[in-house]
Amino acid sequence: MKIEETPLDGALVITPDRFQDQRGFFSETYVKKNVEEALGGVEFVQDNHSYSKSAGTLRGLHYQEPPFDQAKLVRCTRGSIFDVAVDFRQGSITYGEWYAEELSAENGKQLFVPQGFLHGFLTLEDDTEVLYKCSNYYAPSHDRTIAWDSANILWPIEGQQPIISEKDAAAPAFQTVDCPFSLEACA
Ligand SMILES: Cc1cn([C@H]2C[C@H](O)[C@@H](COP(=O)(O)OP(=O)(O)O[C@H]3O[C@@H](C)C(=O)[C@@H](O)[C@H]3O)O2)c(=O)[nH]c1=O
Repeated sequence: MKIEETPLDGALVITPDRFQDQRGFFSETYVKKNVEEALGGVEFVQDNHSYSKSAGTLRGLHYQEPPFDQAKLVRCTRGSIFDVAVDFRQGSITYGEWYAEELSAENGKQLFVPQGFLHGFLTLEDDTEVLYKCSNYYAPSHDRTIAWDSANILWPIEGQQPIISEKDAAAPAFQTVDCPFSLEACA
């Protein structure tokens, strides 16, 4: 397993080993004792699975307000995505900056999105499935979205409009939202 830092403090790219043989491969996708130190002792309580029919589907940018804020460990098991984390921790030197990693069924990479970050992804292929672990339960009353095109992210969509949900289409711009996270509270 490889654990790599990103320019955003706490956000990590994890690449589990794959054991290939004539049948295919075997991979341990999450082993708590191997990653818990790197992930700051986070405890996951919910696993999510989403399927997107079409390439060019964009989900995000999402977060839950405290006390239901979530860290996420994201991977793609079919197709591929451009997966994005945005630092939304007031007081962080990388506040407002984003990092993207291509996650695919083929590369098996995972992106760890810490508490205090926004998360979103764009599907790069039809029939894409994404699985992710969350460190807090879904709390609809605290679920928030920020406009995908308001955080200077260079989405690889070449001027096309992505397919998004009604909720995401009505999202406020990054600059207009009061940040509920502080660096200290997320440490
Ligand atoms: C996120 C979530 C949604 N739902 C329901 C609410 C709604 O009826 C339906 C679809 O929800 P959404 O439109 O919010 O799904 P989606 O746009 O896929 O939301 C997800 O996007 C990615 C980027 C994330 O980071 C996730 O945390 C989550 O916010 O599923 C749950 O029951 N539990 C959950 O944990």
